[in-house]
Amino acid sequence: MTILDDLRGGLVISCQPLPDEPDDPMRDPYVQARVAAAAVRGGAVAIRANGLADIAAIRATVDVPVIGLVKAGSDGVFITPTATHAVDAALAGAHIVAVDATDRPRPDGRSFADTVQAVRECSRALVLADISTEQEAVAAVEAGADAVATTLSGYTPDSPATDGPDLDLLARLTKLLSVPVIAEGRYRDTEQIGEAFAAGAHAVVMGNAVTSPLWITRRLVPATPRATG
Ligand SMILES: CC(=O)N[C@H](C=O)[C@@H](O)[C@H](O)[C@H](O)COP(=O)(O)O
Repeated sequence: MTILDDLRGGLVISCQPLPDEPDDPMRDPYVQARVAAAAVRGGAVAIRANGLADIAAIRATVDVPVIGLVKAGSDGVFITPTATHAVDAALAGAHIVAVDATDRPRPDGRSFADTVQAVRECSRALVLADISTEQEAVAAVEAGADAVATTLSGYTPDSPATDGPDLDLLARLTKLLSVPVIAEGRYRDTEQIGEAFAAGAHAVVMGNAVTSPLWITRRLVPATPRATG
């Protein structure tokens, strides 16, 4: 049994302010912790969170597993890009550390395998590999990832930039891999959640469609006369 068993068959809610919006009013660890608490009350089996302060605040507030990451930079590898970021996320209280495991160069010059090792040496946290292709997923498992997520499909040059989630990659990975595969990236509704589980997902992560009033409002406003007139 690992903490990943707590996620099986459930919905994970990603509580993060918009990365490209420094003035997102939701950018506050207290606010994110309240959003996380509401998500857990609604049935979320785990919370995904970005940044050491948010990870710590959410960990202190909810009693479900916390998947922690540290976003740094915006080009290339930006989700927990270095071993130091990964260790920091684990020490801030993440039960599972989400780390970019794409095949792009990492800013600290270390490999994904090294990063996994660094987390193992400092904590009991598990490592979730955020990938964008089948090849990256296979390599991540060989390098020691405890689970894989489709998080970065659509955000790298080697993956399709679709509006919706990459269910095709998900289905291929669930057949191929021996570790849990988590569906993440542009899941918006119950139909897509059902499709992900039908494709063998261990859990589904939803973010902006649940936790970002800024993102949700911006999607709705264009349908109003005020916006089009
Ligand atoms: C690519 C990238 O940076 N993904 C990040 C991963 O942590 C978040 O910004 C995602 O938006 C979130 O986890 C899932 O949100 P949605 O369900 O809206 O795709």
